[in-house]
Amino acid sequence: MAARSVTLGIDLGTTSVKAALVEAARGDPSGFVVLASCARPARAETAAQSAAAGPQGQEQDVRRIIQALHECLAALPRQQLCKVCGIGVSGQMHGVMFWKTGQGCEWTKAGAAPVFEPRAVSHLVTWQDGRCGSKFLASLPRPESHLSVATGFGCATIFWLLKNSPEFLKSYDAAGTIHDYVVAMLCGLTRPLMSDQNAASWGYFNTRSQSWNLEILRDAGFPVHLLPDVTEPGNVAGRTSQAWFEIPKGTPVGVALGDLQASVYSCMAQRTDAVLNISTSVQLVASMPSGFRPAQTPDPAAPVAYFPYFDRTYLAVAASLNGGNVLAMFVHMLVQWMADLGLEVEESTVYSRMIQAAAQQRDTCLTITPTVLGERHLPDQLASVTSISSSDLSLGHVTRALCRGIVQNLHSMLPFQQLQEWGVERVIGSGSALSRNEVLKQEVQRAFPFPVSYGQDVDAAVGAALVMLQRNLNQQEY
Ligand SMILES: Nc1ncnc2c1ncn2[C@@H]1O[C@H](COP(=O)(O)OP(=O)(O)O)[C@@H](O)[C@H]1O
Ligand SMILES: O=C(CO)[C@@H](O)[C@H](O)[C@H](O)[C@H](O)COP(=O)(O)O
Repeated sequence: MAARSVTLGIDLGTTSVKAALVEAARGDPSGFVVLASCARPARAETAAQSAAAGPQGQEQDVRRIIQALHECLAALPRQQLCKVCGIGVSGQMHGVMFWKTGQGCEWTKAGAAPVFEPRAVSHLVTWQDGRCGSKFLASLPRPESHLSVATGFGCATIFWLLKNSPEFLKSYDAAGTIHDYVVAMLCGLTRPLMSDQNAASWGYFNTRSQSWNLEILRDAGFPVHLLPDVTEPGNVAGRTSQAWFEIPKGTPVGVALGDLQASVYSCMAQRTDAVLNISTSVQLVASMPSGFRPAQTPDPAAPVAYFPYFDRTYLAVAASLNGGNVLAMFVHMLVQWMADLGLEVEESTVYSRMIQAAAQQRDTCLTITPTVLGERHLPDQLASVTSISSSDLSLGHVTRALCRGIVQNLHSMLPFQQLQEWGVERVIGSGSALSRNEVLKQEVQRAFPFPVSYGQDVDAAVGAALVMLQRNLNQQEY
């Protein structure tokens, strides 16, 4: 019986793909153990397919994401993979990709392992995409939803493609997030299925009625046939149509979750916990009481949004677009400057040296507002550096100021005292940009009026596995 209690969780993040094998453990206080986990960089950034997207376009090559996924699976212990009895998938929300029904992938072999390879697919247009400017967004119909629509949201991107690249859209008849695509390919679904968590992240979805704003969208000429069917998170989307690595054919696969909700699921033990996730982006999250319903009018100026969680409950979320990606940009800039100066240095070396330097530099007067990508509620506010004095120019000063700026920016979106008013007593830190950065941890601890503890390194993958373990297989005897 114990042989059937392992679930696989996958998280398709913006920077890396993670996978975790989780087993029920009645003896453990958490009720589960992580048997093995793995993360691989996706390195999937690529030029936009439509030239009209300009430099604001942010796209990823789906083939590289799937390659990283397969590298993760290949690194997991085979004797555990063959025990997997459920697969949970989560990933970067808001983004959209397209494929041709029946031609989205081809099953083949990588060595001895059965794998699927993307075929008739588009790039993934990610949540970081900035092609929908304020003027374009203002031209879109008003959604009948409590969530407003921002650039990088699936429906906004589809509207943009409809206007700027209608021929491109005609080449495909199915769409979803990258994680919806993976679920559809694993199960051989003819129509993609989406959880309300991801549907809400596309815009034009009403979480109360659990339906797309079909009338509004149709009236605006939107290709509504591209909208996936929607089901509750925690439901099974289908079963694997082929053996995948050592995972048997016929294994249940859950409908894909948002990485935000999957991270929270992995570590929020009590309603009085808040979760601070720092990966490519940053989210500060608190759970709302079970009867809570958000106001039905979208407010584009609000820095806190209410995202659907499980069982019709909501999470209050301050989702900043500027997190680990800002540190990554800084590292990339330094590496590029060094190259321009004729010196070669590895990015990983720069990360460890700058974190070390900032750890020695306990304080700084240098102030960095790190909003390089703007924020959804303030799209035109870019980054700035102030209080520059000649004594604060070292790598340590700049790195500390960057880390502090990321945390302060979040505080400006959701003042930490507000969390106290909601009854929060503890903050759980998650995400690898946080777990790998001692200085960011120090700045978090310094800014929050609560104790901060830390979850797993591959949180969303563990959360996705746990949802399958606890919500789907809980009827089973282990
Ligand atoms: N060697 C490193 N040391 C510390 N932080 C790193 C290192 N490499 C990457 N990072 C940080 O991790 C972030 C990506 O985290 P990750 O969890 O992989 O993101 P995602 O879940 O969005 O794919 C980067 O944006 C960067 O800030
Ligand atoms: O933007 C929001 C919510 O609005 C984020 O919470 C959401 O999780 C998105 O998926 C992220 O922006 C991408 O996640 P990650 O790759 O940074 O982990």
